[in-house]
Amino acid sequence: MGISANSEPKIISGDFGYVLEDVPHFTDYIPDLPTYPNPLQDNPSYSVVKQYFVNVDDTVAQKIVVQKDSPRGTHFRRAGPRQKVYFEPDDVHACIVTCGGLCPGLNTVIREIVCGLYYMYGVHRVSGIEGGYRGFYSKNTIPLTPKVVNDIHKRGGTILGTSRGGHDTSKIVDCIQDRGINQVYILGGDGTQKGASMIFEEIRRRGLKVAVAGIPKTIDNDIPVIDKSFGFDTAVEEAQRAINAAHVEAESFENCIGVVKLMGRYSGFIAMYATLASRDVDCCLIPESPFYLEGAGGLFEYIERRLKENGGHMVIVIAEGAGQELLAESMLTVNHQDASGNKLLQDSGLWLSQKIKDHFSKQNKMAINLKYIDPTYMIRAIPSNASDNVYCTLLAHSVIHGAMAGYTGFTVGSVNGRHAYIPFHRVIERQNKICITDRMWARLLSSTNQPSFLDPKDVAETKEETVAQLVNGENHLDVPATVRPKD
Ligand SMILES: Nc1ncnc2c1ncn2[C@@H]1O[C@H](COP(=O)(O)OP(=O)(O)OP(=O)(O)O)[C@@H](O)[C@H]1O
Ligand SMILES: O=P(O)(O)OC[C@H]1O[C@](O)(CO)[C@@H](O)[C@@H]1O
Ligand SMILES: [Mg+2]
Repeated sequence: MGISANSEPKIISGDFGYVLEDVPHFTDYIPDLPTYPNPLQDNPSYSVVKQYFVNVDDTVAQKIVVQKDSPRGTHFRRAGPRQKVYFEPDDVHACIVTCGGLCPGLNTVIREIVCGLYYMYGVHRVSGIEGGYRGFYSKNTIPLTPKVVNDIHKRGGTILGTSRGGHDTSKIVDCIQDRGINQVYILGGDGTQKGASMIFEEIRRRGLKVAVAGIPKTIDNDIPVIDKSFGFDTAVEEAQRAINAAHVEAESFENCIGVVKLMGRYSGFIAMYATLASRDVDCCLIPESPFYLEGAGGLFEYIERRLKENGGHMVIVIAEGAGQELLAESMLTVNHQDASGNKLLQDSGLWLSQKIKDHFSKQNKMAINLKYIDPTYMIRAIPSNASDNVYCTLLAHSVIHGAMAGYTGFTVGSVNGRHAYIPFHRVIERQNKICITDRMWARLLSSTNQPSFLDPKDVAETKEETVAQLVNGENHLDVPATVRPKD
């Protein structure tokens, strides 16, 4: 029997509207594979655990707010150790690669995959792929042992290096095959997970017993389905420092505006959470919420009022993707892309600062001071904080258990607090975005007192879209990739 070009989603239905969006398994395309007892059951550290292994039928619900008559809805396979594994420890040759931008916690995940494989499963061959996807075919691998990775979680960045672009599926799979690699752990954002999905499909097409597993990494928190991405909390915490500096500066000068630019290409999560956490922010601008500068209800009117009411100081947080349509109108924009094909955005923070200065200097309207802080790279180049470190450890353990159990073509993530295996297509088809008709954005508006910049008609339309999504069983407002701002 031939193997079809692309795997079909594995959807299993049960009673009362139960749906399992399952992940691929070796047994889907390789018959008669031997299994082995999980070595974890002989591990003294885990002997205290009451239930060693998760039940193979355990699944995690995507939607947990339900009513009496609601259908049971979408579920994902629960992560965790299985009684039977599909690899003998000595046969495993695992590799780890990091792709895309930096994110706090990358080194922790690398460390915990290496140590988890060593200490839980007795796997001693783990190779690091240097410099992202292109490292598969253009560089030598580095051997990773618990000794090599012992202290790396205390450092920011990734000891393996990373890159954008350079994804060549067949060259990558040739390299995996030539080196005898049979577990591939891929850390990266939406682009990386798309690349991982293509690697999985090619491996499956070639009929190889190679597990391909993704660990979602994105400082923008734009990967759907999962509760949040690792490093996000650390980034928000670090963003506080910049906001605090802007506040101190603004308070110390007359009519002073502190402007802080934070990351967030299409999703303003860092800006929103940093604003909510800080309480010193008077206005937060994100890509999901269009705004305007001039006229009644516009940003300039608000700034003027706020400076007058607030003792002559204010702080504005702007996400890098906010107001890009305004920038396009007022600047000559050239459609530049990075090596991965992501649109290179104009500097929204610099643009906004200049616009504010120009406005207030016009006809000597009001003398203002403006202090612009751009901490974008500082917040993602640091080591992860305590809670992210624990999260990274759990993600690393979950992904190892899945690969050892023969699952492949999946991304690991926490869904409503429980770790689950999510098929690649579910994390690459949409982007997670802030829903501006959601209670969280309303909380932000009420904490900053900024205008919503919204026409009541737009609010009604967005509400209708949100209701439609919630009826379809989505917890977050995930915006389909097809309606993203055009790349
Ligand atoms: N559609 C795609 N198909 C195959 N590979 C892709 C695709 N999009 C991106 N990649 C590859 O994935 C890697 C990372 O992609 P990208 O630079 O977009 O970062 P990312 O993973 O989205 O992370 P982040 O945006 O959080 O920094 C690159 O090597 C790129 O070539
Ligand atoms: O300058 P670089 O390394 O391409 O990264 C910038 C991009 O990376 C991200 O942080 C995503 O990782 C975006 O928010 C940002 O636009
Ligand atoms: Mg991306």
